[in-house]
Amino acid sequence: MIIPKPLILFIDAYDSFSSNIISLLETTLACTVRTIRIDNRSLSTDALLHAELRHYAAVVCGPGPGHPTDEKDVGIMRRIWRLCDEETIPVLGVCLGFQSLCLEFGGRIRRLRNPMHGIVRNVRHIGETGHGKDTIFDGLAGIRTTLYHSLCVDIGQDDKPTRTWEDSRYDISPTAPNLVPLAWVEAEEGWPDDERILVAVKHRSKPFWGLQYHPESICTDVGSQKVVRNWFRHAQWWNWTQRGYSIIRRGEIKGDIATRQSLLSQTAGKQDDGIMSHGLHRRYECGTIELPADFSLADFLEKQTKFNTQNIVLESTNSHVKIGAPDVKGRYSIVGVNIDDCARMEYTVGNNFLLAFDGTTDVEQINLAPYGGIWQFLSHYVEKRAIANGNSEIPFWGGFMGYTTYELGLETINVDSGGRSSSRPDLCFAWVTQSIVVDHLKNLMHIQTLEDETCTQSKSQTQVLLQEVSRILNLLHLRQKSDYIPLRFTDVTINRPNPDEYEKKVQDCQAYIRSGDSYELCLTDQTVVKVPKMETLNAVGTVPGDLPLSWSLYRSLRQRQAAPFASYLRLGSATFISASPERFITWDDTTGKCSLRPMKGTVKKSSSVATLEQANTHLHIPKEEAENLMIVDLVRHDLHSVLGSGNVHVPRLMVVEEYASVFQMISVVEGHYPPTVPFKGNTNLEAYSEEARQTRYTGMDVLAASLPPGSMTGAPKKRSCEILRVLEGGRDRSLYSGVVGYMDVGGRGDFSVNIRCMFRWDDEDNDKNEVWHIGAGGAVTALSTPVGEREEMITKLSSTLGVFDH
Ligand SMILES: C=C(O[C@@H]1C=C(C(=O)O)C=C[C@H]1O)C(=O)O
Ligand SMILES: NC(=O)CC[C@H](N)C(=O)O
Repeated sequence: MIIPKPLILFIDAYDSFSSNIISLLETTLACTVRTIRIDNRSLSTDALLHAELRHYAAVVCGPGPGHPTDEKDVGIMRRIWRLCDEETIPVLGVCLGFQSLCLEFGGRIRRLRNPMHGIVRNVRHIGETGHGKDTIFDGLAGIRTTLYHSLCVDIGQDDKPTRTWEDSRYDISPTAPNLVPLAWVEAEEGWPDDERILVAVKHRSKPFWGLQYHPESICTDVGSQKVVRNWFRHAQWWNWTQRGYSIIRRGEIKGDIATRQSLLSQTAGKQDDGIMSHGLHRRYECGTIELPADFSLADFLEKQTKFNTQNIVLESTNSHVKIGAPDVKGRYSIVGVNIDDCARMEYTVGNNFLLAFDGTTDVEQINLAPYGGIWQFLSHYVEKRAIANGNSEIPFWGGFMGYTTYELGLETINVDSGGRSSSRPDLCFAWVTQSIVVDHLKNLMHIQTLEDETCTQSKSQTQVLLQEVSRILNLLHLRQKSDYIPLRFTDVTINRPNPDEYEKKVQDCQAYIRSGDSYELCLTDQTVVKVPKMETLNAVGTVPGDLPLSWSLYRSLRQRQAAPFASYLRLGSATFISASPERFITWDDTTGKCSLRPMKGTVKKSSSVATLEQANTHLHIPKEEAENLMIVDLVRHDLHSVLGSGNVHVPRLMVVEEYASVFQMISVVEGHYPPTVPFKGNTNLEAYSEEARQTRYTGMDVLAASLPPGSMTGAPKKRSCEILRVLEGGRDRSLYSGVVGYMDVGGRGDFSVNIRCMFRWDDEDNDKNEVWHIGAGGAVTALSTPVGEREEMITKLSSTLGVFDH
């Protein structure tokens, strides 16, 4: 007989670390976790709550934004502490959950003198004394733990004089007679204030425990897992000896499975008609040409590409520069060819339909309801066109290329970006069937096409394209080389953020952080540049002939800022130019691996910070490390919520890298999922049974669950985005803070975070001007200074704005 694992109910207060705690529980304990949100209505009466809890061995009340005295922030948690004796169940409160427990039993909640977010500190606990036996700290040496809190529990610790503190710290306080203090954090050298922070308690008689620190953080000692194991042992012991009833092992429960349902499982059995069934391009062809040593992709594109139409260029402009990390030292550039003829999908937040342009003049409006949403539709579309027999040397064989905006991400986390006046697309992907991929390492150009299997034309598209490319390469070879001189403008209008107002907003962010509503906020602002249209342009530099102004701007930007994720996009009504150093996500379904690369911690190159060593000294300080750590933990959560417990790792933590004008600190977070296996003797990947599709995750699931990029939001993501929307005046960030990249027919994807970039919309031009937007910002924490943040924003802005403003 298989004995089912005990169930733990996790009460989720909309935090960005919840899934990390669930992973910690499921990997250290033999248990299964179900979750419920603090405001879940299905447990609205006591009878419903009791009936639900009867299935569980224990409850974990999680962390979250806000204040434990606020009903909205803790919801169901409070009802758990108040259960009558017969219904009582063992509980572990973490952070907000801990504060809620202490508040219920006599602790007072006050603000910390210095909020502690992403700060790693030593914990002194009762296990180190002779009284630790039979507590959750039994058998533990000192531990280092991560703190994420602005509020703390006051049980009168500050009233104790220093001379008695050492001996009395674990005594029960008369103000909270039911709480047994188990652990404390004290100030470390270098910290401004010596504060006694209570970080663990147990209820004197009820089976309730709490931890103020975050046992699941990547920077908390693994040794602290023992605390969780001890807790569950105590909890189970209590269940066996004191629980008023036997735990029910069968029947329906309201708690949700801790991972999201896969996108593909939701499209099972869908009728495929219209654009979904058109153009099943599956015949793959590839031709390769050796490139001359002095090959310039930009020069080539000026001859090869029809501009002023749709274009997609994802370029690695740092492949020949000495600096840059090997894993993003862009080896490949990818160009979509004849985008005008491609199918294109556009979706705007709030709509329940998608517009599909089929490459002619026809537009199909697709109802998304039967699919369940935009991402379900897109993953189904790719699945139907998946192939397994492309050239294995090439990362992209054909497929979707395009962008999503920041607001698309907001929609996925239920943050309202209401009150928008335009219906510009928030997601736009072209289905690219002809592509050029340049391998900068081997100096090769691959020409690829995906054609209809039914196509009978004698000369393949690949051959046509190969001939054209060879002709242009010859032409370029014969041509006299001349250096590209970036345009210098004489009459642009630049509307920059007001630095004083920006500083004020940094202070506002810090007020939200002090009140416990956020741990970190990535504040940004926008600069608007009006540039005369090409016809009236007054500029000096290489006159770009009949090429659009946007292309000249791109050339100028790429020359100034070598970057692994440069891009030039003209897609629908948007134009986008970027020199992004930040990869968001890359994945490969055939190996079942995805990797995210959050960047946090920025220092401008200067005479005092000129080398990597100096940058390391500058960035490895608590403020910068805390910023980075918080986003690493947030990204781990995003991944765990799709890929499940134990499937997320951090192979690189806080490594400083050099870029054109700044040094950046990055971390790498990896996720693992079952690889997609091609069927034997079949070049297609799609022949999965319906049953297998239920549990088939792809990189697109991870992408959809991780937007907007955590490095652009702060933590916890939802509350922080709500706050930022207000502080940023309800203005759309649009393409800035969104992502650009591809998802291909071979099951691979690669997206960069849209920073160090600029964009414009066709409908914003007037007769004379083009209107360009440039976003810039940085993460604000309790340790930030308003003037420091202002300088950081200006540094980042200038790296892009320099294109107009030499
Ligand atoms: C917000 C920007 O950058 C983000 C913020 C960073 C930081 O706070 O250090 C670093 C890289 C980006 O994730 C920007 O470039 O505008
Ligand atoms: N991480 C948390 O749960 C934080 C709890 C609370 N909002 C605080 O800031 O103290």
